[in-house]
Amino acid sequence: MGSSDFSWTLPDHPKLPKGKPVAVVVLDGWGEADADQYNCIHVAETPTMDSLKKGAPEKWKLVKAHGTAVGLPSDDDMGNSEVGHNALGAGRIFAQGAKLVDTALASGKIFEGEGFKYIKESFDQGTLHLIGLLSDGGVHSRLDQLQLLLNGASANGAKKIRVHILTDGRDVLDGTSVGFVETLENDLSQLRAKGIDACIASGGGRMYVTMDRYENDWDVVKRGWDAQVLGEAPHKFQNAVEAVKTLRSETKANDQYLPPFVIVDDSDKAVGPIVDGDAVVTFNFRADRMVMIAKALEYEDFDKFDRVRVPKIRYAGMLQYDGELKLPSHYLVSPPEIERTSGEYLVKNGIRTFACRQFGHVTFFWNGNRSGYFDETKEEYVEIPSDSGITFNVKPKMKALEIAEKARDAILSGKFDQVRVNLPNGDMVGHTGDIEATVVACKAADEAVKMILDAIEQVGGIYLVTADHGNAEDMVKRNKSGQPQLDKKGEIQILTSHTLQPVPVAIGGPGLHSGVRFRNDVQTPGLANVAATVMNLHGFEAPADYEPTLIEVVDK
Ligand SMILES: O=C(O)[C@@H](CO)OP(=O)(O)O
Ligand SMILES: [Mn+2]
Ligand SMILES: [Mn+2]
Repeated sequence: MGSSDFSWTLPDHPKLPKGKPVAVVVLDGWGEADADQYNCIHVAETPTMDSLKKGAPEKWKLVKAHGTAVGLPSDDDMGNSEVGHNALGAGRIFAQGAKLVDTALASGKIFEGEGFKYIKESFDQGTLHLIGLLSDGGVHSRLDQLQLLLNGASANGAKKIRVHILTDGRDVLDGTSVGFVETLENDLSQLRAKGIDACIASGGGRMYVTMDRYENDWDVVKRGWDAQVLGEAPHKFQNAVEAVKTLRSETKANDQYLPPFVIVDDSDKAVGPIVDGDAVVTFNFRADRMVMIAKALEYEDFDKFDRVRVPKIRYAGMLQYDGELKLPSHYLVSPPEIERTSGEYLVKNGIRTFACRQFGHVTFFWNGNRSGYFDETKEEYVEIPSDSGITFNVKPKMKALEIAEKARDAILSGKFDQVRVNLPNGDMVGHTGDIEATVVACKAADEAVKMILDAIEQVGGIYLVTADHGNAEDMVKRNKSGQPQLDKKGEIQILTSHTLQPVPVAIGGPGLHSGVRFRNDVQTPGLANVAATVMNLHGFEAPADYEPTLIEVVDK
């Protein structure tokens, strides 16, 4: 778009009025799937969401929330919070990190870029450390990308490589960590055969080591720092496959929560602490769970935990993880440039916005991976801290009620035009694989929606309820014909990950113009169509390059 024809001013919608408060509710991990015992949303009592569904097809419809509809490489890629909220907030489909990294690796351009040149300066004297999530989940990272990075780095002069693995079990089945470590070990032994000193140096489960987010629990990052940088951990092994197998059976931890370990040599010395002169790459492309480790690795002034020793390193992220903080300052692949998001437009057009978050999904992701406000005089972001130190199945209601109360109060205050929330229960509890707890979680989310819709009813407002991707609606791995797939022991395999299912969008409320209904002429509607829809509900037309609105106004 040329700068001359660009304007922040949104045209008035020809038919829809301004001034109605709009609640935008995003249910996390809430897809639509056939009803059976593994569909926790179906099993749970969810009268509010059930009643919205009765509004189909005019006020309730399904939209795509995975794959190419949200900028992922293929339609085999499940959706996730980052790409889902990016699309919801940006109103356009951007090629996402996963795809940008694929392209840069396929063309080899990644090895010619500034970020790689920067870390390459350490290859002569120092070790290259690669830290990230080891799986093929495709939400935060991908094994095949790590493999290409390993090969490319060694072809470009890296002589000593240490991989610090984080085991998954959240985007992939629990227990698959063993196989991924075996595959990586095999790759590394091939590098060793070529004379490159390459091995795994440390590890731990993603939810317990390193990959915390939104500054929820710095201890998680500290456990990673101790193992990766200092070479210290409560568990020591000479071999990573053995480490993962032993820790799984002896501590009963699953892949997500494996305790930290370091790999040691014959004299019990850690094989890969990070020291002065080394290079470090965090190879996850997804932002939220890399921001905290990036701060620890990059910031000179850092007071979140005692780093004990701060090595002078060259550090690059796979991507830049925070566009506002420009963090990290070096990166291998440029992130998608998600600009002119709906949040920024609406604020510039006078829409006073309240966002309540337990995680930064409806702020950071919504605004295109940008922390902070657009205009502090018109926006208020409230944070409800999450429970830390427990898995979410222990308290499946999480903070749904508190979030709903904050949203309700914001709606009733009359101070805001848009009140935006994310209700994480279906997703966060769904990831634990605990079916009973997930049913409780879905009920709690439904009750929270009711509280918000009741407030909208009171003030004569409008609501739009949707979700960012599926999870709780399907908790079992299925075969091609859709039946639960049994493992070798004849048992069902619990699905802890997101799904490929579509998600609902529902609109309503007393303030909704009586002629508004969902169009049926939008080709393959997806999450990116929601932003234009919300702009319409505020009485504006969306910018021309936004994905089309889902609604039309008929004369009644
Ligand atoms: O927890 C996370 O990091 C991902 C799964 O890897 O879930 P979501 O995309 O819902 O945040
Ligand atoms: Mn999510
Ligand atoms: Mn999730």
